[in-house]
Amino acid sequence: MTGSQVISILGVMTGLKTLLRLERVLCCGGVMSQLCALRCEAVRLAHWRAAGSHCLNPLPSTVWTCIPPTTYQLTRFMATKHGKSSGKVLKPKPKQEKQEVEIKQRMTVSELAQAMKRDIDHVYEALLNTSFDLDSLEPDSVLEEEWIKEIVKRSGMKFKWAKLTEDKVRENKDVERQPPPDPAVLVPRPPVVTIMGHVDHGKTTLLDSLRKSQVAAMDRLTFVLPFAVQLPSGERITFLDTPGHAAFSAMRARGTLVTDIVILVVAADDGVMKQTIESIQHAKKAKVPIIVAVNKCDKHEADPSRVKQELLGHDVVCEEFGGDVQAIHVSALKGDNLLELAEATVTLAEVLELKADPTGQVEGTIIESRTDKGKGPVSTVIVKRGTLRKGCTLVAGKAWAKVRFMFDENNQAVSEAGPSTAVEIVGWKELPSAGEEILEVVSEQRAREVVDWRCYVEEQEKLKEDMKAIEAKQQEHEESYKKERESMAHLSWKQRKSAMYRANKQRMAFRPSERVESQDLTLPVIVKGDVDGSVEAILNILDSYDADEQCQLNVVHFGVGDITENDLKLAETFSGTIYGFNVAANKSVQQIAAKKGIPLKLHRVIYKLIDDLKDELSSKLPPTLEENVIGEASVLATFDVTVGKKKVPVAGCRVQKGQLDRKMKFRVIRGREVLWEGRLTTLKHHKDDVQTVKTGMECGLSLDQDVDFMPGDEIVCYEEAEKQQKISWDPGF
Ligand SMILES: Nc1nc2c(ncn2[C@@H]2O[C@H](COP(=O)(O)OP(=O)(O)OP(=O)(O)O)[C@@H](O)[C@H]2O)c(=O)[nH]1
Repeated sequence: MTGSQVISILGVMTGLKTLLRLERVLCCGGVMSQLCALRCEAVRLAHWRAAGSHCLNPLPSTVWTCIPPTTYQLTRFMATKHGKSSGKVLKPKPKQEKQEVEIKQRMTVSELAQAMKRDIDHVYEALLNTSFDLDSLEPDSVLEEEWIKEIVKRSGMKFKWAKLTEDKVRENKDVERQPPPDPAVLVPRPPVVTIMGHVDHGKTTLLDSLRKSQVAAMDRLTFVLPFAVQLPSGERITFLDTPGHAAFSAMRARGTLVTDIVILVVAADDGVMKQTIESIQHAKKAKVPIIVAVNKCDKHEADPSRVKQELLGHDVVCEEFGGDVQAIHVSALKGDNLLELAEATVTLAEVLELKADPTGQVEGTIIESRTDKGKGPVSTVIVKRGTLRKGCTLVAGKAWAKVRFMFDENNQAVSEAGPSTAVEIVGWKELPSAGEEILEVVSEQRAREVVDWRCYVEEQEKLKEDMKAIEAKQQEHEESYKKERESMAHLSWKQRKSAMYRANKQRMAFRPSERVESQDLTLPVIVKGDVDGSVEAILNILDSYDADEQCQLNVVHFGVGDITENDLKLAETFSGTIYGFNVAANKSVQQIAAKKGIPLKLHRVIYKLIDDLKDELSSKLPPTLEENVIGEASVLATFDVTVGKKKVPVAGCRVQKGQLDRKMKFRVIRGREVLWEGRLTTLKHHKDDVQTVKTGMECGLSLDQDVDFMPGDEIVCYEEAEKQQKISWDPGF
């Protein structure tokens, strides 16, 4: 048997890809020409198959089980070549419904073959005569959507998308809020009050005076810590402390969700400001009534009437203007009138008839959560319904807890917390997010079930979003692919392939340089904060970043807790910087960071962290060239001097301003046109070569390029200095 016979039989038996491989191995002389013939044959065969045959399984002896008349000639050609004939009468096959193939994203070659009920070679063959690089194709290679569709089409089949079957199968295991309680079981509950207002209007001082503690002196931007105040009459008020900084507006918005009453602090010496208005809007949106605390009334320049007048413009109508908003004049600093403020709050609470059911399953809200070194994940919660006790099983978002300990605002362990009470809970398996709703469940197993379900739902949502994004991307891709193919329609497949190769090569060559450039102008950052709220606040600020055209800011990771080695790994991978707010980095982390040169920046004040980030962004920018004019001269006369055989034009000038310095750069200007820029070759005063010529002096100069000077031309001498650019991003503080 000759080599070509062996190959031809193998080619038909083992499939085209094997043939292509053999072809490479036996790529010599006579065998090659026979191989070419055989390849043509296989290609024609593949063409025929692609044209719509439904019986693609050749028998080893090249006898075909059923052959449509359109391929009759081909069959004859093959039969003659191998000296055999099937001897069967060929009948036209009735037209059949196209076979349907269920496809999905990212199918592999063997998966597609299986879905088509064909062997793998069929996929290879269908890709013949396309721009697809067959050499790199393996059975487990993932095919792009466009190719999956092309293969199905070329096989004379039609596709339909496979469904995500899991959707219907899983049963909803979520936990629901209980129905509204029976009014008969309701008992009065203390009001939950949020203090809001513009920066520096005295919120913290007011809270501290109410709490009679001295925490005001500390930077308390970190987390919301509710506390209860008891009036001499016995009534209680739960206060939520929400920092007034703009960065915390999201947290404030959340604060209003659990709030019954907002105390709006307005400094009597400053009046209604931006965040006063924002606070009013939050309260109105949440339909929470307001009490105005006109603060700093002890100050000379205090003008409480002006404050109330200004509030009118924002639909806050105080009682003296006929409205129902109580305004109490206080001095948070001196503690004046605070009892009146508390009493006004209790009065309003009575009007609101605040009641809750202290029995039944617990419902509440996470106000803040953080990781405590000793206690692990800890959250501050406000109970809205039921009575929280040690041992309760709670679910909040995708986190669950078996309550191990509870602490009040003085860090004292408590055993139960009823409606409107704020407590710190220890016992979470994961850190819940601030703002999440807490619901009690009957058992740990039920909690796990709920969390599992919620994770599943989130995954599904994400999957849907991903699919949408993938589809959009694919459509875009398909369109450009179509265009590419249209522009190559007149070319042979070889020409087409080499054109595509050239295009790819160009693209590949372009990428590294692009990458280098974008690497320089991207700042990857990792943000860590002590609590959920501070990380959110920082991310909210970063959301306002709008200087991408100067340098891209890329948050590669964020989270709650101290800096870990994992953060370092991420920073190292992305060449990024770690920013920590109110978190620590232990010695080993610091040492690794220092050793690997990973920037690790820890701050305790948010605006300082942002300033630091701005500086780092600015440092990434290339310096700009700034021009300083050193002197100006005007051309009075022109003449040529002979240097060797060459005539060199010379300008006779007078220095009008500053001085001309030979070392510096020069420019010749005529009218508004710049004729030349460059260096001088000579600068002479009378007959002497000089370095500088000062104002009022005359000189002769020639340039490094011939310019036809004219009297009246201006000569400008300047120096270029590099100037560090500043990032244009302004986060507003
Ligand atoms: N004279 C006077 N000063 C006050 C009064 N209340 C607060 N201050 C001062 O105003 C400044 C700001 O007070 P804070 O309580 O920190 O104001 P804040 O609204 O909590 O500020 P942020 O937390 O930054 O939003 C401090 O210097 C206080 O001492 C007051 O009733 N009278």
